[in-house]
Amino acid sequence: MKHHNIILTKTGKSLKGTVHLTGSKSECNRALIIEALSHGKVKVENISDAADTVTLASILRSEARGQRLAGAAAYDTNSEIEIPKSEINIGPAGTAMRFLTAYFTLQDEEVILTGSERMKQRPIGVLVDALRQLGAQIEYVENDGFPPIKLKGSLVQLSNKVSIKGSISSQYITALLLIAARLPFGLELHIEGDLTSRPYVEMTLAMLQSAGIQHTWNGNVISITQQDFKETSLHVEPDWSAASYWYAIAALSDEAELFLPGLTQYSLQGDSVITEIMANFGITSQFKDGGVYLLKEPKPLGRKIFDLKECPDLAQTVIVVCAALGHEATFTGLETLKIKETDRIKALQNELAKMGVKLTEKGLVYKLDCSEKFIPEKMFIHTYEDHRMAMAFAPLALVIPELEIEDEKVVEKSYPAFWTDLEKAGFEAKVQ
Ligand SMILES: O=C(O)C1=C[C@@H](OP(=O)(O)O)[C@@H](O)[C@H](O)C1
Ligand SMILES: C=C(OP(=O)(O)O)C(=O)O
Repeated sequence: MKHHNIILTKTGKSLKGTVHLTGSKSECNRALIIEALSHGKVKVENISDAADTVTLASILRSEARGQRLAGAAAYDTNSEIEIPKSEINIGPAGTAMRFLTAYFTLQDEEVILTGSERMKQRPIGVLVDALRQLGAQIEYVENDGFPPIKLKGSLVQLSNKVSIKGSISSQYITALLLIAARLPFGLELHIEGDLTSRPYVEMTLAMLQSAGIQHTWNGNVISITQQDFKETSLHVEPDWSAASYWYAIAALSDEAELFLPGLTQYSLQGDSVITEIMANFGITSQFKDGGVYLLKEPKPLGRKIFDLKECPDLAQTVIVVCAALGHEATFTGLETLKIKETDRIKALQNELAKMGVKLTEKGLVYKLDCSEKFIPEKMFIHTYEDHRMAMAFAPLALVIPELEIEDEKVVEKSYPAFWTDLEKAGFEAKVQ
């Protein structure tokens, strides 16, 4: 398929306006699984138009209507390929892949879950092993430990105790917690070792609680007994990871006054920590009028050490801002970046090199070296089928006269209106 690129330019470095962000993909994807498991008792409000969420909703809601979607139809509506009715293709959606793996162990049918080529390289063995400990029957269709997988459904519970490694992805833990109350004997989840992306687990438990499901969390053990969901609505907040690109834009502008409606100070989303991170780059966040105002104030640059273990999706945003400002910061907590939509470490290294910036890796510590940094007249950004590569590098249009970003559609995964929102804020985004 031919890609169209975006040529992004911006004259002047002053920004003013209101940006209405779509709903959080993380909150929505949890809410949709909860809705499906509650048999409609729980409703989702402010559903996101992120492609990952649209895909998940179409799979779950067609399930609820008893209409199994043909696999590719769920992801690629133009596909004319004959696909067995029992194969579901979730494209590049990591959370959808992991959450559906757990979800289908409870359904009375056999399905094959597959995804994009990259999805077939993103590990799922830790979750499959945990589900097998519970009694699920799951087989690998191609490579052990990776999608596609065949789920035999109708789990007969053998045990309620499961041990799971916490350092690879918190999505495995969320997937198990989401189905826990529907297991006949509940779940006692023992998290082994370090827990990565902890706020996402807290988000899961908070949303389950809003849907009537109680839990206990003592030390490294989370327990949920068999329980019923209550009738309620889950309201989804706008996406804080999407907001991070506006913070980055404000940080690279001379003057900025932006309003992001719907965002709250005490968010379930760990990425709301962007307010604290960007305070180091002169951005003040003021919560009022039902949203957040971003104000740019001239201030010396702050902190030089960032641990991003709890907010891995902010890594590209923050690293690109530091590179653009020549702020030679040190980063930790980036271990999981290599297994996301692309190897985000390599992708960052390749693209930052085009402006003379190095991201060096020493053990678990990453350092930016800006000693040979320069600002090119033109720069082409490869996006590696990763939405966050496109959105994290886009703010560079404020410092680089002509920025070309590969594949305009890549942003659809989480933020389809990204380019039109940039245009509304005074950027020119030409499709090439
Ligand atoms: O649970 C979630 O909604 C997510 C958890 C995080 O993944 P990891 O736990 O794999 O870091 C994050 O990177 C991803 O975008 C969304
Ligand atoms: C890692 C991400 O998503 P997922 O794992 O759901 O594909 C992301 O949105 O940055």
